[in-house]
Amino acid sequence: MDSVRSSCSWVAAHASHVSINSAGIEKLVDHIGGQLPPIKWDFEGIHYFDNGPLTAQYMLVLDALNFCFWPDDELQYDHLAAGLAEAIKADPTVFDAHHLKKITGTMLRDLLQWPRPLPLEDERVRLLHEVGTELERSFDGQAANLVLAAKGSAVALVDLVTKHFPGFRDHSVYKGHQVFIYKRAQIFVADLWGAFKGHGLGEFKDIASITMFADYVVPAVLRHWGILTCSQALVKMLDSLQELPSGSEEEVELRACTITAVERLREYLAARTGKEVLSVQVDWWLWSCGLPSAVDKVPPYHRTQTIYY
Ligand SMILES: Nc1nc2c(c(CN[C@H]3C=C[C@H](O)[C@@H]3O)cn2[C@@H]2O[C@H](COP(=O)(O)O)[C@@H](O)[C@H]2O)c(=O)[nH]1
Repeated sequence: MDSVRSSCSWVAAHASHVSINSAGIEKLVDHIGGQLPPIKWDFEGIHYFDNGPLTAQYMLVLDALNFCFWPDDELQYDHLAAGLAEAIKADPTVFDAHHLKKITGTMLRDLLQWPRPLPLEDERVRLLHEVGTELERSFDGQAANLVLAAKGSAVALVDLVTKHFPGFRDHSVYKGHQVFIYKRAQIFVADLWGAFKGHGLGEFKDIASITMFADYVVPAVLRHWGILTCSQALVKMLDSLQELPSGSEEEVELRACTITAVERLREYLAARTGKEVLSVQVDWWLWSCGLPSAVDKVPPYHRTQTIYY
């Protein structure tokens, strides 16, 4: 994920609206006593797991749809993860490639038992068609074959996912430079690693390579801790829930600075503990701090309509 780290660090160095503060990083690490609180994958108990290939199929569908919940006040990631889990438990063939190719908006809504159209529903459907079509064309219909083709490398799997499925090519052009973020491709690897506890289909020798997953929750948590500071104009936009256009300087800076800040936080934690710290572990803990149930109330997250996160 060198391209993610280096392009995001370039944005952080040239940013006009967002900055990263080391004092905030130190304050947060002091607050947690220098140790990252451990967060287990599926601490919420909502995901599907059967220790086999069907789990990989579920994860690919989940992360193909893991974006933009906020336009519906009540919809959250949990509804997606739990709804898809119930659907696959009820019918293990539901995410077979040939079914994905034919899914409609109404069918998806029914699967999730969601009473109204989903945000960006037509895009969600298009992305599922893309997953079904390409799984059939290149992987005998099986997400597990895609995972096996990466031969235990997280970097190779992100590469394969972004090469085969255009919907996962999360990038922007910022001040003339291409910036790679790959949120859903990386979270797919992390979800496998977390679910299979680093074994079998979740064994990745280079799991340390992946970065955090630049969504809309973690930037708000970093703002809360004073790790990210935004210009007055941007704070006004964020706090008044004004939409940030996808690909705008402000949006790219928020995401790229979040990735770079988490890298610095990870390095600082590793130096303090003398142990390796993974970006995915930092991500999961920060993400759990941004949930509505968390103790600290974080500022509003940025509102961007996008298929990437
Ligand atoms: N950085 C980061 N972002 C994450 C996740 C996850 C879930 N990962 C699972 C992995 C382990 C745990 O057991 C989690 O269940 C979702 N999101 C993002 O959050 C947003 C949804 O927010 P809200 O509208 O409030 O539900 C949306 O952008 C979504 O893409 C994560 O881990 N890291």
